[in-house]
Amino acid sequence: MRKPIIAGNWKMYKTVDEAKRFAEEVKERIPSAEAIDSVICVPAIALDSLVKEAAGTDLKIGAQTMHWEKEGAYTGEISPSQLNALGVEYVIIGHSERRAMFGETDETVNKKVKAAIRHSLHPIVCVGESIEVRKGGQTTAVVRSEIEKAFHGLGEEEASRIVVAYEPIWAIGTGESATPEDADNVCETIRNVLSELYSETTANSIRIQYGGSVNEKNIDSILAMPHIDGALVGGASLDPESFLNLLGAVKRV
Ligand SMILES: O=C[C@H](O)COP(=O)(O)O
Repeated sequence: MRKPIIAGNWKMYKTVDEAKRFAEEVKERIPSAEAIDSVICVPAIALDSLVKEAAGTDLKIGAQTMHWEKEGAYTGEISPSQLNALGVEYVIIGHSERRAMFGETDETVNKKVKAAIRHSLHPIVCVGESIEVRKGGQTTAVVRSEIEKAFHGLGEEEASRIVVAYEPIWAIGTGESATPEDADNVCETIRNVLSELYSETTANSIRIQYGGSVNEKNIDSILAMPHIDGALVGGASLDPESFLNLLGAVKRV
């Protein structure tokens, strides 16, 4: 009942020309948007070209972060209304790299989520624990707190428009993915927290992705898990054939 969503997060990779070549290569081979949401979240410099390149196809374009204000003196930032003007549909919020390196906090994540929803963007909200937290047995507490703070002040309808990405920090870019069972357990916990905050119908409508060293080899077993509705993929989304193969997993499982 929840439509799968697979999103590539290109991080700081690819020039505009390289990004355009990628889109040209994949855009006619993207599975139907009736069956899956296929998204690439690209560097800000490539957003305009890729929205144009993907127009009329089933490929959706997302940003990797944004500011919560509509406009203002915020050097280097991009606003939700600027994303609207480009025709961008998705935006990643609270990725652990931004939390660790660029001062993103639970409070700014919440402001950005609210701003994204006000501007009809689909937020992909990242949560996940560090290796120290996991070893200390605090994964549930940390993930619960991140979810509660990210969704703070949002009503049922607004909440249902959010995609959650569970990304254990220790699995990002390390080649060491969580086991499908481990990932599924945390995704189930996230859904339980959501049903404490909202109705069961709303909690069951919110899509939860897993992210962290997802690749062509492990995606089938990850997507086969009951509480995982898709993936947020870094490295393995950079190659056109690999990206298409990841999308193909939805049909295989
Ligand atoms: O947003 C994507 C994640 O950070 C995962 O990156 P990765 O697939 O390269 O481990």
